[in-house]
Amino acid sequence: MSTENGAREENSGRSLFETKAAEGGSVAAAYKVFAFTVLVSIVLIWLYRLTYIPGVGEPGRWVWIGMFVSELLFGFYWIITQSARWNVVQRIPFKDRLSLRYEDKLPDVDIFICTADHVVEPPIMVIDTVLSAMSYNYPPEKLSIYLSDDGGSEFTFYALLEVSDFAKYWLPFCKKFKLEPRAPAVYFKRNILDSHDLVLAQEESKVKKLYEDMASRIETVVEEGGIPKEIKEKHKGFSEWNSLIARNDHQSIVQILIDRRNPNSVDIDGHQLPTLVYLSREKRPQRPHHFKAGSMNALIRVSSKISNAPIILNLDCDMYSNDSDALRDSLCFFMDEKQGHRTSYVQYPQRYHNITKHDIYSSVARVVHQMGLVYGCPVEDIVTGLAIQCRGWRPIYHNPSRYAFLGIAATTLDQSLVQSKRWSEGMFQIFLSKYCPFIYGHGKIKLGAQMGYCIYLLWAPISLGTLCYAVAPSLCLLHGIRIFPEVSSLWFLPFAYVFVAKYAYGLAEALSCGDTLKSWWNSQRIWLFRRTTAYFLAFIDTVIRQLGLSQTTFVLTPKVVDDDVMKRYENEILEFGSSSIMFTIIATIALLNLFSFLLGIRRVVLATESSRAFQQFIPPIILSGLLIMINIPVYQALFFRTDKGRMPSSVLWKSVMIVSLASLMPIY
Ligand SMILES: O=c1ccn([C@@H]2O[C@H](COP(=O)(O)OP(=O)(O)O[C@H]3O[C@H](CO)[C@@H](O)[C@H](O)[C@H]3O)[C@@H](O)[C@H]2O)c(=O)[nH]1
Ligand SMILES: [Mn+2]
Repeated sequence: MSTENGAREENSGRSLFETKAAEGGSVAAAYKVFAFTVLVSIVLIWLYRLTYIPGVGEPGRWVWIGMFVSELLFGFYWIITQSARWNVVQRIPFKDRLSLRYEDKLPDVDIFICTADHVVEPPIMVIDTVLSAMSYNYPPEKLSIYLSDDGGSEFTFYALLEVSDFAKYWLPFCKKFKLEPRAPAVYFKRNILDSHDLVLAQEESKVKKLYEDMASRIETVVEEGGIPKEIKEKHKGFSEWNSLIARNDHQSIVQILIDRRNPNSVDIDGHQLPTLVYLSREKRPQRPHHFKAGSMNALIRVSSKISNAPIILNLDCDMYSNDSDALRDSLCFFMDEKQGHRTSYVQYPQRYHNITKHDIYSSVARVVHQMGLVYGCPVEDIVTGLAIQCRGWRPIYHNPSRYAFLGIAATTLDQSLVQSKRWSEGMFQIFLSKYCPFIYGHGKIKLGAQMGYCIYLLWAPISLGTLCYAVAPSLCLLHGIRIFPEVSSLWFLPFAYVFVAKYAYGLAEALSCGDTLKSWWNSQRIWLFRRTTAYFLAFIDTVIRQLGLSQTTFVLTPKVVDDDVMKRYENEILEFGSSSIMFTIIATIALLNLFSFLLGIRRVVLATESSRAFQQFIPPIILSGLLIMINIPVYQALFFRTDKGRMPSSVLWKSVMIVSLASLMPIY
């Protein structure tokens, strides 16, 4: 007793978390010098464009202006991105200090999990997340888990009912052996029985059997497309699903499956279980439901009547907890005596568990995951985060080395691009709305933070520059129009320097974060694809919406694909397979560059003029050459592959047509 008190005393003066600079002073200073040299080169490029602009009536004047605008966009965007590199800090929570000081005063925590469709988000995956949340290393009597089902599916409800039973075995098992991760499907897939520990092995095979039985019951029910009568009789909740219920038209359904106030809510060891609630908010066809943000707000209203915890954790249904101490880590940021009262939310980077070795769709790129509730935008999380921060509360970005949550990344190119489109569209909407960080945040948050938000919000418009760079130089090469300085000219230097510096730095940064060379290369390809398709179309759609011609939608990211597709994903083969406008754009750019590269080489080989004249073709040839290298998988998909994931021939014909038309058109 006295030693414990002593420890508490000694401990109480120390902070629950520490903030420190991510890199040493000299590294940071060296970066600033480097950034300055890049900035100077960018300005020189602008100067070149202004000095040598072709006169009125001269060929290529408009393309020149297009290139200039692109370089202005890139340049300003680069300046904005510096905000994320200037003062990088790292935060370290001390959960042992938290336990020492506050173990008996830990706050209640409500965990919100969102799901929206039992086909795209199968119940068996959803309950994995639910179980991982229920088994946090946290006093169960202080924990409530709410599942919001926007699909209003009785299958999801049934799966949750099964969870309320299985949890009685799963929770004590996890806690007894301190297992990680506590999502059963993931755990059983990963861990081969450990023969050293006989007790564990024995219990594991028992629990595993229970899990498999439950999983097969759920799968059977889903496959058969209906809940059998004898199951329906087990719980009064099923009576909510009468024949009149439709996905978009039903009353609100709230079912408390485990109630911590009930003394019988215990696991097989007699320990309390956390509260478990199913919610499907009311929906009516004529009323907008605001997607996930609407669902989160319904969760707040319902939970306030049941557990009303001061702390809320939000998870997507595919985002299981990978660290049972993550709640405690987060609490350090809220409960610290000096700074905790200013903390509004803690956000974790979005991580995925199904990433292939070289991350072919470059999924690891999205930065933050947080909770959010501002309506009218498919990226409710970002806009709400901004709104909270502008009210003076501080968000904490926490990126622990053991990932706190793992979700499912897109496994086909189409999925990945559709998701990118939703994000970039939503984010550009924010930029154009009253929430534009430069206006809304003006005087409320630091300029660096305003710029930091804009790194994401400007993805859509920046795509115009990339599209111009991927198309214009190759068209000019075809027509023999000069668009870059000759390689022997001094003006060529800033172009070369910015290009090399940017990519060398990007590569070094990727490698230092533990990426492979190949995953960096893959990410360059995906960035090209995203910018020329998803972000570009997002830009167009946002403009159309701004004119009042269409409405916001939310296309769910599918979490299941068939085995054939999965195999290609695991082998890191790009999945095309369907014809979509995005693939046509990708194929067109790839073919255009191939075509102009070959003609460009011919121009150089046949050059009889003075050496200076052909020099002007070298930069666009290099550019096309790089684009060809990055597009190698596209040519394979167009011409050589025979599997179902190849480019459909309709895409090939469409892009050949567009390339021919484009190369015949005069250049202004
Ligand atoms: O009408 C809806 C639509 C979606 N969701 C849920 O929202 C989550 C995210 O949807 P998903 O299709 O998985 O999109 P992602 O792009 O993977 O999600 C990221 O991007 C979203 C914003 O676009 C954020 O809301 C998410 O937290 C973030 O993980 C899922 O749990 C869905 O069930 C709903 O509850 N209701
Ligand atoms: Mn998701």
